[in-house]
Order: sequence, then C-alpha cells, then structure tokens
Amino acid sequence: MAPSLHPLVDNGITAGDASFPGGKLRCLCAANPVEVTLASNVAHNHVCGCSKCWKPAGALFSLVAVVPRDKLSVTANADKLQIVDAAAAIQRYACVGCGTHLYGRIEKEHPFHGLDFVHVELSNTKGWQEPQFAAFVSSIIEQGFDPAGMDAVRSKLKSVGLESYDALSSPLMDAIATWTAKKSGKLPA
Ligand SMILES: N[C@@H](CCC(=O)N[C@@H](CS)C(=O)NCC(=O)O)C(=O)O
Ligand SMILES: [Zn+2]
Ligand SMILES: [Zn+2]
Repeated sequence: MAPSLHPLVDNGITAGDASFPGGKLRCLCAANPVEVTLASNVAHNHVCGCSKCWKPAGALFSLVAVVPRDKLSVTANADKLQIVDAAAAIQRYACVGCGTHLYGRIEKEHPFHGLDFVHVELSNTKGWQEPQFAAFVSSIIEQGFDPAGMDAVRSKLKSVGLESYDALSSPLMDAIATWTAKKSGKLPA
C-alpha cells in the first residue's frame, strides 16, 4: 500500500470556501482540549515534509498554513501549551497532553514575522483554504523515507494538483529574498 502523504491529500483535494470566516482548532486530548480560535481563513496552506512541522500519525507530510497573529487567540486550556524548541525561528506551541502543535509563532526579525502557523485539520468545520503546494519534499528522506520512493511521492503530489518544492514555493522564496535584499539595501526599501 502506498504510504499516506496526508489524510486530506491522499484521496484528492477539496477546494475551500473563499468567504470562509475562520473557526476553532482543538488538540487531540479527549478531555480538556486546548482550543485556538482563528478570526479569519488561513493563507498559503501547503503540505510540508520537514521534520519540525506536526504531522498526524502515519502521514509523511504536515498540513500547515498561516494566519495573521492578531487573528489568533488561545480560548481554552492554554496552560497545557509548551514551546517545542525555543531556539527555532518558529516557536511551535504543543499540547503537553497529546503532543499536537496548536500554533507556531515567530518573535524574531523574520520575513514571516506577524504570521502564525496553524494546522486546519484540527478544526471540525469545512471551508478552510485548500493546500496550494508541497514544501520541503526532499526533507522526508531525513526522517527515514526511502529515497527510491521519491518519484512516486512527487507524482502523487502532482496528481492531486500540488507542485513539489524542496524548500518553499518560488513565490514565497522570492518574497523572502526580496525582504532580505531590502534589509541589506541591495533593493530600495
Ligand atoms: N530539512 C530540514 C528543514 C527544516 C526547515 O527549514 N523547515 C522550514 C519549513 S517549516 C522552516 O522554515 N523552519 C523554520 C523553523 O522550523 O523554525 C528538516 O526537515 O528539519
Ligand atoms: Zn492535547
Ligand atoms: Zn515544516
């Protein structure tokens, strides 16, 4: 059986609703789940193969998107959240009970400062933006995936409409490079 890329990708992608207003994310604890409320839809939703992003059990990829940080609030059981790696650019807040990551936040100077990273599969409502591309695809090898299987992974991603990248998508890499060039003065600010 082919490995699961992600449950919301394996059987094809369902388009989101452009006017979706947001909703609640909950961790996987049966009792007292951590609840995060998003006051808008997400953007740049994508699958990520890196080792740092939270993945559901058995999946090769995470499903991760961004939301402006002022649209995100922790609305229940915030005391169960702990930062996974305080040294990482993205400070990922995980539930100490079930290990699920509820959101990731960037506090340092960074092109994505002001955006929080979230996993919309933690919501039981439909209409969130659908995944747009696949990022850090080659990174799944670092976690033990057989490199001989990469063609099949990239073909499967393409068959559901996701372009594969081994970092972020070209438009996002361009945005990061533009931010860097403006900061260094190579481009006018
Ligand atoms: N190959 C590395 C890539 C890690 C990486 O760079 N992840 C990206 C995509 S989430 C990133 O922006 N990380 C910043 C961070 O984790 O703080 C891995 O799999 O761990
Ligand atoms: Zn939990
Ligand atoms: Zn990642």
